[in-house]
Amino acid sequence: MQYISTRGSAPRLGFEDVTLAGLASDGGLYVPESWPSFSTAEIAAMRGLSYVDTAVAVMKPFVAGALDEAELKKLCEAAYGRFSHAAVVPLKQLDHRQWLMELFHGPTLAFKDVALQLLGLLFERFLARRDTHLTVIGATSGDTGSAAIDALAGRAKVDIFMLHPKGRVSEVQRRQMTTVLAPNVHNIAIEGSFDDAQALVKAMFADADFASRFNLSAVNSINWARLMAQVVYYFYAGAQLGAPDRPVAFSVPTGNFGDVFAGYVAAKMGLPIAKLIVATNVNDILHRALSAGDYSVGTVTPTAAPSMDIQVSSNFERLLFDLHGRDGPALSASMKGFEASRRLDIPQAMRAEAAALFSSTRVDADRMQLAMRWAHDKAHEVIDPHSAIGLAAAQDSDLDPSVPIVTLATAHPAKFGDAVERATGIRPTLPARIGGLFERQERYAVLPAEIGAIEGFVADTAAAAV
Ligand SMILES: Cc1ncc(COP(=O)(O)O)c(C=O)c1O
Ligand SMILES: N[C@@H](CCOP(=O)(O)O)C(=O)O
Repeated sequence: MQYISTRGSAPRLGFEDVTLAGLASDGGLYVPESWPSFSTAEIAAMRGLSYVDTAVAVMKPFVAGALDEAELKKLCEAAYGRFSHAAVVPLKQLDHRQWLMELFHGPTLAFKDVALQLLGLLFERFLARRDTHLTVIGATSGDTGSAAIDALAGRAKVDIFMLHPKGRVSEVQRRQMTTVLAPNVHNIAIEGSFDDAQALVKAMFADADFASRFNLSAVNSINWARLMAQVVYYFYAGAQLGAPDRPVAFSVPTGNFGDVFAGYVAAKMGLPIAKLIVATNVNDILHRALSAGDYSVGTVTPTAAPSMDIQVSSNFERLLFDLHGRDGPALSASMKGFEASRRLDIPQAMRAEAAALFSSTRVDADRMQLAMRWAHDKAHEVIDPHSAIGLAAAQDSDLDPSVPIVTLATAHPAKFGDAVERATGIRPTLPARIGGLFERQERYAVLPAEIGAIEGFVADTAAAAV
């Protein structure tokens, strides 16, 4: 399998190089040269498979040329062996048509573990073959950070620098990152928003001297391998609910458009998906873009679902690439215009094409709380604010009532204990494996959201390590 950049001018790469590169050298994102697809018989054969076997079946075409089936299976067994539920991502029925897929049984209690546990092992495997040191740079609104740190802490040949917006992640989220004291882990709280942090990461990649001097790589969903691993659970849920004979819809709490883009990939690969519901909080750029063509950046409003307090959604570029007929130079021009003016108008024809698969809903704080209460009172489930945004959008959808809707439950409720308690009166407890979080020492730097300050910190840290 070969991969191409959405901006058309970076070199075509195989899976191993794409994984280690993270972002393409022309500023674009890597995507497979063509979408692999499964026949209905192949999808039917996924019914009853374990999560690991589903993962191997779904990811095999993407890793071709870099890993054989036995190697892939070994990595999946190691990654998903660390999940605390035997089903890895269990599916729960809430009422006659609403389902919840719990993606938070990994080591750091959010869906990010599904991809990052595997990505950590992929880095290790690929670096073992090379005499190279990798500097991983990431931005987090709360969950990617701890999942990436858990996956990379203590690994040889890798340092990780993780930027989070100071004071805008929950205390549990911050402590999950900053109490990891492994010498290769470096947390930075920046004076700004997640969008500022993400822009700084991209600026470091765009600084060609810096990027090659430190051999930068990415753990955010700009890295293709992240999305590849997330495609698996759409097939896993779909097969359990009757695919390929019955279409299924998914409601996806959305910020950086990575998780829902993985659903788009599953649809491209042949999974019958009736609709992908893009559920946003009041930071609603994606809802405006999909419903009215208005992809313009507003100011970020802090909410009770802080991991989704995002305006610039990196992976939207991957969808725009397909909507531009995979014309890299045309998309590159559009994205440069967007970067300069902070707005992009999505033409009606592209919106109509997207609407065949995507719908979108903006969920405000009151509606989110109502969904949390409904889940607790009617379905006896305590859910987190992000998952509640997905559930609210699923409940408000006007889809054919015979279609089951799976809401992706993206985080454990205990990560957002205050918000859950406000809505339901219940204070969820952290699983024992996270215990002691509040007693442990924290270590992090606080820096302004300026490229010079961050690059200087990375360079000084690297020099001190020599
Ligand atoms: C708990 C949670 N839910 C939903 C999202 C949104 O996912 P995505 O950025 O893939 O759209 C995030 C952050 O990415 C998150 O941490
Ligand atoms: N919500 C995310 C934001 C970064 O998203 P990613 O999927 O691109 O890593 C977070 O928790 O950090």
